[in-house]
Order: sequence, then C-alpha cells, then structure tokens
Amino acid sequence: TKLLTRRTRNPHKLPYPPGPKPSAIPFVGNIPDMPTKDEWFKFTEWGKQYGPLMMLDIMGEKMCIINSAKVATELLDQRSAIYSDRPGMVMVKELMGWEFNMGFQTYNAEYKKSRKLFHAGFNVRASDEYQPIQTRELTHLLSKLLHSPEAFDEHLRASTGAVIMMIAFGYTTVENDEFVRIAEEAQLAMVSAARPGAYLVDVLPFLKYIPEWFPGANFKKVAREGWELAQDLQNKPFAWAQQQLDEGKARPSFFKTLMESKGLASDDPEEEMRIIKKASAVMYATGADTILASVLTFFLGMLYSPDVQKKAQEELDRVVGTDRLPTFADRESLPYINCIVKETYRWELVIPLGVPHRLMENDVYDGYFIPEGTTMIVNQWGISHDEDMYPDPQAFRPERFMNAKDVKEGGPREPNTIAFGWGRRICPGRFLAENELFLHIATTLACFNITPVTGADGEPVIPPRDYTSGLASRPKPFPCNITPRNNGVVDLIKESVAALEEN
Ligand code: HEM
Repeated sequence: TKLLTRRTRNPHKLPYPPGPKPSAIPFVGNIPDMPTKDEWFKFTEWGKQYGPLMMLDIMGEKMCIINSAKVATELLDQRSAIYSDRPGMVMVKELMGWEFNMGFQTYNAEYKKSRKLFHAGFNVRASDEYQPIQTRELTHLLSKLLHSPEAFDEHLRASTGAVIMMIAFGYTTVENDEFVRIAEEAQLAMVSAARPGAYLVDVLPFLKYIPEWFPGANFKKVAREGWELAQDLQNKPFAWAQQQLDEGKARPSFFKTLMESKGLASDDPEEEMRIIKKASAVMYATGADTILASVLTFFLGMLYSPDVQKKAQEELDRVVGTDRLPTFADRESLPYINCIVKETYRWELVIPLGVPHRLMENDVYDGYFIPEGTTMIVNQWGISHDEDMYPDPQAFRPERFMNAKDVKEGGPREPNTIAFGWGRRICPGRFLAENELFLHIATTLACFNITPVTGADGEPVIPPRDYTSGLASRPKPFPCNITPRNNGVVDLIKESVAALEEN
C-alpha cells in the first residue's frame, strides 16, 4: 500500500530519476549492483553515466545519489525544510544504541533542542574560545613528535582525543586512557555499521527479531557488543564530570556550560538532563575521529607533494619567523597554509558519502519525481574530485585555491562547503574542526619535515592512498619520517612546553 499511495501522489506520472536497471529477481532491486566497499568510486562512475541525480531501488526502498554540488545545494540546502530527516538505520540506532547521537536522530522536537545546544557550544565565537585548549595540546604533541616520531599515529590519536575530552568534559586524558579507549571502540563499531546499506536489517527491519544464535544472525552479536560500548560512552565520562561538578572541581567545558545555563535546551529539567547527557557523549563520538582523519590526510598529502611543504615553510618563516610557534592570531596572514587546509578537506574526505538525509514529503526536481521516504546520499568524494571544478583532482595542490575566482565566476567551490554536509544537518563542529586542522598544519610544518621512509631498494616509499571503508574514512596506517627542521626548532619546542608548565 505504501507504494500505491506514493504512486497516486505522483499525479503527472513523472519518471523517477535514472539509474541502473533493477535485478530480474523480485524485491531485490539494485542490491546486486551495490559495491561492498569504497562506494564513492562506483557512485562517481554512475554519476557520469546517469547524471547528477540518480536513483536506486534497495529492496523497495528508494535511494537517491547526488553527484553534483548544484543538486545537493538546490535540494538539501534550499529545500532543507523537507530534506532534513534521517533514514531508519535500524542496526546503528536501535540495535547498537546510537539513538543518543543527534546526528542520527529523526528531525523531531528533541533533535531540534539538541541542535540548539550544539549551536550554542560550537558556533564561530564559541569555537574560538576553545583555542587555548587546542594550542596547549598541540604544543605537547610537537614535543611527542620530537621524541618518538615513529609513533605519530598514536600521538595524533591521543592529542585529538585529549582536546575533545577537555572541551566536552574538562577532563585530562592519561596514557592508555579508559574513556578514549571506550570512545574509539564504540566509534569503530558504529562507523562500520553505519555505512549506507552495510546491514540488511536496515532495509528489512523485521530481521531485528531474529535471535542471535540463528545462523546468519551474526549482526546481532555485533550489535550487542556495540550496544554495551555505546552505553559506556554515554555513562562513564558523564558520571565523572557530574562528580567533579558536585565536588566543585569542574573545569570550564561544554558540559559545565550546559549544566549551568539551565533551561537552554528545555523547560523540563529531566528532559534537559537527558539532552545534555546525549550531547556531551556525541561530542566525543563525533569530534575525535573526524579531526584525526583529516590530520592524517594532511600528513599523507605531504608525502605526495614535497614542494607544497617547502612553499608552506617559506611562508611560515617569512610571516611568523623562527623564534616562536605559529598561533591562531597568524591565521589571516598565512594564505598558503589556509589553502592547505582546504586541499586537505578536498583531497580525501572524512565522510566520503556524507550522512544520509531522508526526504520527508514527495518532491519534484528537474522533471523527476522523488517520493517521500527516499534516502538522499551525497557523493561528497565525487563532487570534490570533479575535474571541471578541480583540474587534476588526484593531485594534492593547494595552489588551486590561491587567489582563486569566486565560485560564481567559475572559481573552485570551497571544500568546507562540501565536506561538512548540507542544510539544517550541516556539521555543527565545523568551526572547531577547521581551527584545529589549521593549527596542526601550521605548527607541524613550522617545526618538522614530513618525508617518505626509504625502502630496501633505496627509493622513497610513497604509501598508497588506502582508506578505511565506512561512514567515516581515514588513511590506513602508513610510515613516514618526521624530522625537526633544525636545532632551533628543537629548542623552540622545549621552551614552549616549559612555558606551558609554568602557566
Ligand atoms: C574534519 C572534521 C569533521 C568533518 C569532516 C565532519 C563532517 C560532518 C558531516 C559530513 C556531517 C553530516 C552533515 C549532513 O547530514 O549533511 C556531520 C554531522 C555532525 N557533526 Fe561533524 N564533522 C567533523 C567534525 C566534527 C566535530 C569536531 C564535531 C563536534 C564538536 C562534530 C559534530 C557533528 C554532529 C553533532 C553532527 C550531526 C549534525 C546533525 O545531524 O544535525 N563534527 N559532520
């Protein structure tokens, strides 16, 4: 009947957007056509074949793939009143307990309240207030990179985790931190399950009633383990922060601000507490891994383009000099570094397919009928590699943004208007994330050379651009050399760390 109603609401019998022919097997639709990993490559290819708006049938459910920024803007931004819901995601939300994550919530009253809190905590001005925390942690990071550069992956992970824990709860992480471990594991379980179409239970929700021992029901075991992690993620840091507050020891944080500005989220104290608890847990879950992925991409990018690194260092030496570290105050005077930030967001995407939106009413676009309930996926990776917009898209080339024309005059679109999503669901952490990536790039390049390791044959080893597959994607571990540029920076790092200790 659902299908019938939809048809009757298409009075002009408009066609659906084009797409590959569904399978001859009943109900299966385009399932056999769906890639099982790195979907963005296939979606980009399909975009060339079927155009910027195409449709797939996943066992009766409609899924649109958007392959151009223009269509994404015209639908998800300009018609955001009806394109801001999220699809069911049974596996992640119901079975793994990630319903607490505002990013997956249905577009309802509670969601809007959470979003308001996030906006209060992370708008441009509020994000700037977290700069001292970011500066402090990144200075420690430089010292760790100096002492054990081979463990850079670990150091970056620890520092992005530390920043977000301090911002979220005023919590100082320690080595092998329990809260960081919980968040990492919970996140890992969630991102692999949240990949659109990863679990059949998302399209056949009744499968959730199958007991775990049933052959083929492995997803239930995965779900149960994920559920426990999601509970810990919400409860453990929250209990710690609550205790600090009760004992009058709480440091400034997102959590503390929310607890003290009563009534910001809701007039009902119980509801408000619930929303604050979820919002603080989400912060950690969404803010650590994403920033880490973008920083790792920057390191990888440097291995691909040594001349970019040299040019950036020239700019840093000229503008900042060599007797202090770059700071946020230098940002406006470092155009080339800012272009590296942009290119990092474009070259490889933290969330290659965005987070799916769900259409809340029937719609018509460009003569095509899109029924209510359609899942909308934006191929953000594909859009960021459009050859017309970004010639030689596989090259890491920040110059494409230097003195570039405005997008209205045919210039390249700013990658931060693609990588962070669309409309009312656009990433609320984007200002915080951009600040942090900027400081990572500026301070790392001011102090170090990032170079490929040498292989057995004496040749430099450029690691492949091999990324994990999932909702969020990051480079798989790769080796690189991180060496201080000169003795001066070694002293500079030591002095900067000492100055922190004094404060
Ligand atoms: C490089 C860093 C990051 C990238 C590339 C990124 C990207 C994204 C994208 C693509 C979305 C989905 C937008 C859409 O539905 O169209 C999103 C949503 C979200 N992000 Fe981020 N993000 C980053 C960092 C952060 C940080 C640091 C935080 C927290 C402080 C955060 C919190 C969120 C939340 C809460 C949502 C859900 C928004 C909603 O559904 O209304 N993100 N992000």
